[in-house]
Amino acid sequence: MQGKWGLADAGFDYNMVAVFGSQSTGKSTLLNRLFGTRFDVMDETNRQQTTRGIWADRGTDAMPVLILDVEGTDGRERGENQDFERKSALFSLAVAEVLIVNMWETMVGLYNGANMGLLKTVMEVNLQLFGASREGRTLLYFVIRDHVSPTPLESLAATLRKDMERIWDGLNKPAGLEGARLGDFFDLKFTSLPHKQLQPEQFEAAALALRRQFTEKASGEYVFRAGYKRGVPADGFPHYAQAVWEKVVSNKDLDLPTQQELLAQYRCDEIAAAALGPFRAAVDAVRPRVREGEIVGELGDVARAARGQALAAFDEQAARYHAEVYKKKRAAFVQTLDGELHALALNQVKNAQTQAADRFASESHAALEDAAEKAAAEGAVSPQLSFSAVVGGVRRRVTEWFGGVVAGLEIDGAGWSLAAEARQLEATLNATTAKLRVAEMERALEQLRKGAQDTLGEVVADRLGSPGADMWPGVMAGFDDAVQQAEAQLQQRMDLAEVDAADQRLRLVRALQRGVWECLVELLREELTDQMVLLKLRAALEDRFRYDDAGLPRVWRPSDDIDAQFAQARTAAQALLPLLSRIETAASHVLPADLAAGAGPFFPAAFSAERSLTLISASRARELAKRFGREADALYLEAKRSLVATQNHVPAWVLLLLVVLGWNEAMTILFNPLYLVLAALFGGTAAVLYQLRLWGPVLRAVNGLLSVANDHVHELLVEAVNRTEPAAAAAAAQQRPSRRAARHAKGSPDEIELEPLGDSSLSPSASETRADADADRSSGGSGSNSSRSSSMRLHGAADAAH
Ligand SMILES: Nc1nc2c(ncn2[C@@H]2O[C@H](COP(=O)(O)OP(=O)(O)OP(=O)(O)O)[C@@H](O)[C@H]2O)c(=O)[nH]1
Repeated sequence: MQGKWGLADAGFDYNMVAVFGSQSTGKSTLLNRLFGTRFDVMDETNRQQTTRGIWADRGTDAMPVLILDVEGTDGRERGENQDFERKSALFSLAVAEVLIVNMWETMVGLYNGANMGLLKTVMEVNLQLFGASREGRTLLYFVIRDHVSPTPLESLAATLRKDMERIWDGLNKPAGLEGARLGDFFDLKFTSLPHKQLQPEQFEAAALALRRQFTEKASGEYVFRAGYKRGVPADGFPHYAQAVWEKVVSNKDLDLPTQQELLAQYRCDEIAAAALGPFRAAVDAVRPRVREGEIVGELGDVARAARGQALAAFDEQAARYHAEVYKKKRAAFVQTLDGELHALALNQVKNAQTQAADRFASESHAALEDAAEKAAAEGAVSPQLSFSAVVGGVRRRVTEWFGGVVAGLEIDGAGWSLAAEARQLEATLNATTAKLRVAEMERALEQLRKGAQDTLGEVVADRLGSPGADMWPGVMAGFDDAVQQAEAQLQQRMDLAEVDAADQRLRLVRALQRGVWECLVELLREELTDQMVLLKLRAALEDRFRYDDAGLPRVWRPSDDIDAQFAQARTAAQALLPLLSRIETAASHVLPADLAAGAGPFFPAAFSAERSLTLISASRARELAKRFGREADALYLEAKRSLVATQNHVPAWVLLLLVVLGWNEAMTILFNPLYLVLAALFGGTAAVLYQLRLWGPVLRAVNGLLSVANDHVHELLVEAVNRTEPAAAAAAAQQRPSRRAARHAKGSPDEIELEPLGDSSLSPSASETRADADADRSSGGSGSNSSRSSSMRLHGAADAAH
């Protein structure tokens, strides 16, 4: 730019022209005519490519134009390789303001001949690479050479314009440029030159006229318009050109294959498709089983055999074609095969994973249950085998089995591995182990809680059986013992289950403590139902009121102060109610000192001490006190009544009156030997019976005799009554026919005789009533009448039975 052409300081005041066209179509010749350049021109006697690559020169006569003479397309020397012509054309299109599209007149209307296919490719890639960032448009200047036919230029131009529009419409436009039109990126201009050899003068004149379009700015035909400028200053052009070239050569869309490559691609695809058939048939035979979740043992063998056969079939035929293409196609084929096999293997591995995880969970659970049962049978608190020994054994078995399944699916040379799935199983088993450990610890907690419940049950029953001042300290001592014992056992169980995390251990200990506490509260509440509380209060009252200090039952005497004794006993019993109403935890060493003030670490934050400690609410306590008061009053009244009963004896004056009034009768008995003997006999017998305490049996025997006699008399009376009844029944039967006759004569249903039902002796009467109903119907009686008479009959029968 600096040394040869002196354009480095031209700034934006320079232009770029490039040429595009088939080889040996006189491009260099034209450029030399237009710009005075000295590009090599083909020697007429040796028809071969003259321009290789891209050459650049500056126009003579101080023309600030840089011209690129580009190697012709469709050259014999390049053969099938169209790589360079695409890249050079794209480069020209990208950097030039004016691209001279050079072609023979005979090429107009041809597709390949006029390089339309190449133009299409180049325009498409140009649009993708530079379309969005394009600064200026490009003038496509079609120069039609050897225009010797009578076809006017306009007609040739119209054909070319149509072709260009069609090419543009068929382009794959990038996103955002779908609606772009040809005119947005290109201007089209057409000219033609006469035949250089046949019409040399006209040719030179036309060339000169064309030259003026590139040199005379004042001319209306001047081609370098401002809209075509790329906006690249002259000194920066080498960098710009280099950047564009790099972008062009790195673009894969231009790397189109040769015929050989195309053939190889086509055949390799065909061969691959043919080899894929038997492969798929073999694989499809086992696929449904795998999909259904079965672990197909022979899957690995089937996959390996099918893959090997498919590859051998492919290699045998495809290896004969273009080596590069074959290599690529083989890699793609292997990928297809392995992709399908991988999916199937993955499916099987997933199935195995699920089965392994399930087996691990169920077998571990069963093994842990067995260990716990064995320990329980042996009377041990915790199992002999540690958690990890039990679970680890199962895990080893399951992992080995899974490893076997995975190993069976490995295929040499396949580009995939199942290591990730093996790791996934590890993660699943770890999670299951953690769950089992939690379940194991929950089981341990439940077991220890139950143990504590048994211990506490005895303590509570014992201590609350005799409520008193030492009741709560006793209960708390029992609670402390239970907690400490359970805690020690829990530590042991945690060691066996390998619960190592300190916070987890602490959480379990807290859960146990809370469990034992809840157990205690539950037992206390069970022990303090309304009935139980009343029983305890009553027992306390009776202990003091009915029994003396020595524990002997009291017999109240008139001299005793029942009221004072009762008041004292009742007060003492009532004092138990507040004591029983609330748990006193002060004596406990395990619980926080002041539980009511705050739960401390022993209980969760949401723990309500007030609710947990209160066993009998204030309202319930009031109700119980009322009920107890009523029961106590009954006891008091009973005591009072017993005192009245002991005070009731026969007054002396009554005895005196008896002696005075009965004196004569007593003398009579004393002085009459018969009466005396009888009196002595009865008196003696009564005395003996009294002495022998036989009054009770004697009275029962007398009662028994009386009842037997009563039954017997009743039977006799019933028999007598039954004997008199048949005579009355016969008399009634005699009267019945005459009455029935009378009724028929009157035709009135109101006079029906009502007979008893439910006895075999009554059946004749029933048949008679049926006969009567028939008679009613035959005599023309209405249906309603007959039904009324039947219902009345039944009613009468019921009455009679009654
Ligand atoms: N018939 C005819 N022949 C021409 C014309 N212009 C040039 N030629 C001849 O065509 C031959 C090729 O000319 P070049 O200018 O070397 O063609 P080119 O397109 O630059 O060739 P490459 O650079 O090899 O692609 C030469 O022998 C020219 O004399 C023309 O307008 N008509």
